[in-house]
Amino acid sequence: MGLFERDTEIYKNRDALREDYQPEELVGRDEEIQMYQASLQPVINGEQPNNVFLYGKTGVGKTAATRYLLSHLEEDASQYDDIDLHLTFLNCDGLTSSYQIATRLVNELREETNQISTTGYPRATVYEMLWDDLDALGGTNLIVLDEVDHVEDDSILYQLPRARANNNLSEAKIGIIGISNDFSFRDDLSPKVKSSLCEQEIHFPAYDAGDLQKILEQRAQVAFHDGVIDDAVIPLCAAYGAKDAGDARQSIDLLMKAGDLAREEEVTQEQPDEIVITEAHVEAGRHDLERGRIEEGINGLTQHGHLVLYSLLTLHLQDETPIRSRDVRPRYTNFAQRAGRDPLVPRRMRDHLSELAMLGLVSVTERNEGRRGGTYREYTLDMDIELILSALDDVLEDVGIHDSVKRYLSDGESPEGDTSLLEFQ
Ligand SMILES: Nc1ncnc2c1ncn2[C@@H]1O[C@H](COP(=O)(O)OP(=O)(O)OP(=O)(O)O)[C@@H](O)[C@H]1O
Repeated sequence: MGLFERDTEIYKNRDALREDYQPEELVGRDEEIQMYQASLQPVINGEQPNNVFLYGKTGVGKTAATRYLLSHLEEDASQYDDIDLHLTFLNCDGLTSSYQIATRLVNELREETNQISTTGYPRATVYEMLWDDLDALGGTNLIVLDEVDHVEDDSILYQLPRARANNNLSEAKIGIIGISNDFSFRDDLSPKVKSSLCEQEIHFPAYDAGDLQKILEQRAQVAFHDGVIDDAVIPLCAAYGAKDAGDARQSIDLLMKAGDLAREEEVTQEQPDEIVITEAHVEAGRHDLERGRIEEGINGLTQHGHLVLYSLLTLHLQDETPIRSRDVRPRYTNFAQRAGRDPLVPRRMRDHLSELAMLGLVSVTERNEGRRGGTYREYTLDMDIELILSALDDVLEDVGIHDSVKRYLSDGESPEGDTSLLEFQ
């Protein structure tokens, strides 16, 4: 028997759970697809396409809807001799300037043997090349700029949609599809960019548990053999997905993780019984994924980020949360000094709390100080304590183990109602 043997007991097609899989139908997105399709209809009519801007949180189907509609559009456009459609997909992750986007577009449009250097030209020259290349290609050009919020200057976002209006293009028709999961990006666009780039805006809301369940059922049918999934598994993955962020990617990942854990058990058994993916696999899978996500998030923070998180964690264990930033400060200052670092000014410390909130480690509540006061924010820990502690190894070593953590570890739970000022031992 070889070291590797093909196992086919659980998965029929595991790749159907991977990110790059394109489902044949998109579930629960009828309204958005309808609007999107209407915006692309001018292409088939041989008219100038609309510029479309899609926004919504991560994992809500923006890219999947785009791939789905554009592949249909490409197929349907090929039926018409007078339509010459060119599609260009560009993910802007890692491309922060208009210059970089423009050079990448030029190279996407050119043959391998005719590529330009990505540095060294004046920006206006690269734009000229882009207009010349587009006009030489002619026809209708749809350019998808996924994760467009990575672009830090407006220039290309203004120039591309207006290229015809500004007489930079005479032959080619052009339509831009911008995709973003950063709501502030859209709000912060200058009015002139907004009016050209966002001709048609389509918002993709987060999925609820019912939507996610349908998406998972559709995927599971392709990915798994019949009868290997316990009935409770898909509703549970969907419920977790809806609770987390309404993100289809996370729910699909969780289902795959549960499948993988079940498969590992199967592989280690000599005589596999009936193989079933159970709720226990989902729970274990969620724990594994969460651990990975937390470790990744925490590893990416600076030491001050770690100190702020550790401060909040100890305050949480003392039942002091939700807590204002100014009340976290004495603990943070103490920890920073113990770690031999100069504490940051209050504003910078607050920035770290906001970053922790963005990572989903901390949740924030806006509060009102009464009729004459302003609003203020309160922070609370929003993540499994043991997971955070295990990712904070280094800082625990620098600062020492706070008494509240010692108690937590020996009791296995937070001491409720204990507000005494605990000290290090
Ligand atoms: N309505 C749906 N039906 C079937 N699968 C879906 C649906 N929505 C999303 N998915 C799947 O969920 C995963 C994430 O979707 P997608 O990449 O489109 O999200 P997104 O909104 O573009 O997220 P991001 O902003 O992070 O790029 C993909 O595997 C996609 O196929």
